[in-house]
Amino acid sequence: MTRTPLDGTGKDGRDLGSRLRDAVPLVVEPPGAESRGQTVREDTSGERGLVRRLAWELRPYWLRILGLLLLSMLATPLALLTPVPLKIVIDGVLGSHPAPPVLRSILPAESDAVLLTAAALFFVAVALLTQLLDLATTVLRTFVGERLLLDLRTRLFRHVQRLSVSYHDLRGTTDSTYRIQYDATATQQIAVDTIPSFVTAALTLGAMLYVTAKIDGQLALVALAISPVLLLASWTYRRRLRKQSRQVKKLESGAMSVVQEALSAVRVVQAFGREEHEEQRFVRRFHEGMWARIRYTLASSRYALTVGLTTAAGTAAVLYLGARNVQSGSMTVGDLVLVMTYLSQLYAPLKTMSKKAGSLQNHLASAERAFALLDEEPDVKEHLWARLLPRARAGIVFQDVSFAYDSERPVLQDVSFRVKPGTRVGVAGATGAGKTTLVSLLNRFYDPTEGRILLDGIDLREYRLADLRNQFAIVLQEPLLFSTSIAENIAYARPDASREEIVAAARAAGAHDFISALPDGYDTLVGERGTRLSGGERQRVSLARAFLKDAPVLILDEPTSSVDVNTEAAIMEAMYRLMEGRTTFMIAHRLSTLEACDELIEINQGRVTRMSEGLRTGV
Ligand SMILES: Nc1ncnc2c1ncn2[C@@H]1O[C@H](COP(=O)(O)OP(=O)(O)OP(=O)(O)O)[C@@H](O)[C@H]1O
Repeated sequence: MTRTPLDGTGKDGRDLGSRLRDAVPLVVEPPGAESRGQTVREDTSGERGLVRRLAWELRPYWLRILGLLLLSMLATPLALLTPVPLKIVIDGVLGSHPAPPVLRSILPAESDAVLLTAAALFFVAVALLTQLLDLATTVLRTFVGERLLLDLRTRLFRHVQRLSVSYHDLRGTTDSTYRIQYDATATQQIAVDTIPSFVTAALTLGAMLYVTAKIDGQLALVALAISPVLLLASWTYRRRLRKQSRQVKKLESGAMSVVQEALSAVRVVQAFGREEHEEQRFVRRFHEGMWARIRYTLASSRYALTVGLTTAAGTAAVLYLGARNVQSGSMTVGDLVLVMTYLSQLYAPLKTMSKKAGSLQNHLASAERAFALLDEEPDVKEHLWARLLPRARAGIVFQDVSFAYDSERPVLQDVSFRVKPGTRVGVAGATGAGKTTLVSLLNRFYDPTEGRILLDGIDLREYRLADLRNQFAIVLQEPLLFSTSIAENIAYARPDASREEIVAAARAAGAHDFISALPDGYDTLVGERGTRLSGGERQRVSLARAFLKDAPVLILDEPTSSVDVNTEAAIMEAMYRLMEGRTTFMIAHRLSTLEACDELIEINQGRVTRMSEGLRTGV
């Protein structure tokens, strides 16, 4: 029987459909389009844009970051004081120069022994303060950093959970996992490590330069002469390091997906004896990642070498000139030691800044990836003015619905039918005909590319997404359970359900007997994805879940295809009970499985090829 267009799906219906499509932009991208979009977004965000975004993201924590900065800044005066005892000893005790006036004013006497003791105590005091400051900074940094990381990870996880199914179809789960687990840490690093280190280093640098210039202006100038070289080096390496680090992350997340895929399908791998093959795939992917990491490390080592050699040249020049000055009597040996110590402390912040500039590129590449995930928009959107839907009567109309996962190959074409509330509809058709796709449009896992679907006379896209999805209970071919107890799995749809309600649902699904026979009963842990239960047991638990949800629309996607005949009979019996009073879509390959249904629809290659009369007239 070929399909005839239904009443009300003519020109007007299509126009309305087009208008709606204009109002709600549908994003059904070709394969790879999203990843292309992703790459474009990551590439074109630009450094300034990225830094602005970072500042925006760090806004809520500014007070805590400021506290951290202030604490870190205290390191500067302490660093300045560190070499002073050395100068006192060399010039005042070993040499014959007088002690600094400040010291003289507070010391009881000016003997060598008193001066030496004062210098030693001074040294211990500075060291103690430095250690205490270190401790306080570490504690605050850890608290701020961990808080920030948890918040960002939570936002990423919340967002990724709400992204459309098509996003996950296309990118797989590992890439998102990598971004949440690893890339998110970059923002923490930048906020609590890079920024405070930069600011403290810059301040220390300024102070050291000032003090060195006070002792000998010429030496300060010589010391500073190397900064343009350092700036040039960090500018040159900046782009290269970010590009390479971006590539490392991409390859690493790709390699991780091999591990995840192989381990989640470990039964298949072992059954087919393909461990060797999977290992080779793993080695190949990680090999690429290894070379990318080596290239990145070599580039950052070359950069570190440039920084190291430049500062060494600066130190040598100052040492040479300083020694000449001591020989000519224009400065003391103590001053030279002080200048050389300051110089190493002056170059330390310069080195820190250069090193941080390198690792900043790595962090920025990660932050870029984390933000790109946050910016990803769900294909299936919800209107701001979306309607509430407490409980649907569950009359469903498909109006000229077409759908394609990618623009090249339509999966559903011009599907139109009407279902009265409470009707049991059997959906039949060969493998790959588009049956699962058809029901996936009902709870908006995807939106139609053309046409529209009405629930109680209103387009699905007008309802609040959560309300809409609340109207459906789904029992899949492969029941998916979580690694928790049976009771929690049944209560997944209604976490507030009482134990009595859970047991009642299990009884209705014919699951109570086998659950009670288990040593821990309803508290039995089912293992990852429910692997510790048999296929039939898992299916009954998922049926119990559907009973408990008590939704007005029921979707049964070949729920008995992987169980034996006896189990099938028992499950079917429970299923008939579940169908009572609900609009039901039951998918099966064979029409005979669908005998209990009121209406039948057959799909072939995405088109309706047979349909019972009731679906033409419908609601
Ligand atoms: N996520 C997806 N991305 C791209 N194409 C898909 C996706 N899911 C299904 N398809 C394609 O859409 C077509 C219809 O698939 P669908 O799962 O709806 O068929 P089905 O009738 O339910 O098949 P079966 O009876 O084997 O479960 C198939 O050709 C399939 O390759």
